[in-house]
Amino acid sequence: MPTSPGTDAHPHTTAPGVPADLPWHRAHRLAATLPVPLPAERVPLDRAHGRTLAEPAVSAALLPGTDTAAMDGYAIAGPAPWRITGRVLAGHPATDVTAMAPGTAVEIATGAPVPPGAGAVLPIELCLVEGDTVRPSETGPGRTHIRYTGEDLTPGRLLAPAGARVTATLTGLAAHAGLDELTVRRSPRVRLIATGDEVIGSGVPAPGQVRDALTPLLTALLAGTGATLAGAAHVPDRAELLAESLTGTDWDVAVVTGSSSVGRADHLHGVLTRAGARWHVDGVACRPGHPQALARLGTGQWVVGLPGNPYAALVGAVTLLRPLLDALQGRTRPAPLRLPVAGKVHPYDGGTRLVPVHLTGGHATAIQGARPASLLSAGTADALAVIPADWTPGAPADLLPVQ
Ligand SMILES: Nc1nc2c(c(=O)[nH]1)N[C@H]1C(S)=C(S)[C@@H](COP(=O)(O)OP(=O)(O)OC[C@H]3O[C@@H](n4cnc5c(N)ncnc54)[C@H](O)[C@@H]3O)O[C@H]1N2
Ligand code: MOO
Repeated sequence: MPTSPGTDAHPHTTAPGVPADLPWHRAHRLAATLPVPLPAERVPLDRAHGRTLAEPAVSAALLPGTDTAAMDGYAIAGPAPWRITGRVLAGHPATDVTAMAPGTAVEIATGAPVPPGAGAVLPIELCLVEGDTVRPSETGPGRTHIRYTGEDLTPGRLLAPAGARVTATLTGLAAHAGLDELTVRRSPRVRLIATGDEVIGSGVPAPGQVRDALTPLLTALLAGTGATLAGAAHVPDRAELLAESLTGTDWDVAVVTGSSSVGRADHLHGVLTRAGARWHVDGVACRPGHPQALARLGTGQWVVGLPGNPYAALVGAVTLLRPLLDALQGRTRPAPLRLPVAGKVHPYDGGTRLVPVHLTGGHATAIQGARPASLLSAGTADALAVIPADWTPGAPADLLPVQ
């Protein structure tokens, strides 16, 4: 942001040894490939959701552990009619039933162990029961309605490989397979640092003020990444305060917003360079969001610089922050969804344009009117389309989710 003229030196220094305005794909790939994954830890299942497997998840259970009824009805042995000799319910021992003799039936519940000797389970809807005898209401071969021992899982069977995200489904599968813990990567601890004398944290901004849109936006984005919020600070436009906010060891990634450009109050370059940080990205050839930065401190901690303009910051978050967090967790990144993009889009001659889109019916539709300083167009977007300079109307583009 602009500040009043002063005699102090201009704070901007370009990052040593890093080309300005790296091509978008190169910057995106660097963030995805530079980090070494964080250490692994064992966590209980109820804390594993959203994390990334550091080791394959492997079944501990044989499922089913015994031949099991798939329907409520009668377990039958030999040809009809069958004399009913007992009952077996799920979770209870069979009453009066050991091995079944031909010509007998046992009433059985879904999930109960099928007694030895049974050839099938006849669903109750297909049973004609008279007194202690049961016979089928339909003739002809049907399914056995038995889930056979081990047909679902055997001990040692791979459930998901290292690098997989622990989804709700995988959490259920792991529990089904007898696991109480999973080995996952430590969650990256992310500190958010919103800079700017004009930035306020709540309420309606007065003229000259701006409400901090980025701390809430980034906090919400982090929720789906497996990362943990390690504090959110608002720092005025003073280099020494920004430098101080980048100390401490309780974070792995600091995201600094509103300090990445070349203005007098944009202190990130100077602070990082004075701290001896190693620069990896200093500007990306994309619109919006070109003033993005990625650097690593001597401690191994990462610093991501995002533009203050909110839509530009969102672009930076999907370009650098998200792949960085994936890489720190050793997460396998699927190839991005790629669909034709409908609607008016103006490619950026100098590189890549990122356009908010709605996803419907197998294609993406560009949302019109996106501007760097406004989240209005992106507010309902499903994804950002990565539009190359040579894109032609209706051609496919990679889509990066933003919900
Ligand atoms: N001479 C140049 N000036 C600028 C350039 C350039 O290349 N040369 N790039 C422009 C672009 S593009 C962007 S984007 C901005 C990025 O600047 P900063 O990251 O240093 O951010 P500020 O200047 O502090 O703020 C820009 C804008 O965003 C508002 N802002 C800041 N923080 C927040 C927040 N947390 N929530 C909502 N809005 C925020 C701030 O008030 C400004 O209006 O630089 C251009 N200038
Ligand atoms: O990154 Mo800037 O937002 O293009 O104005």
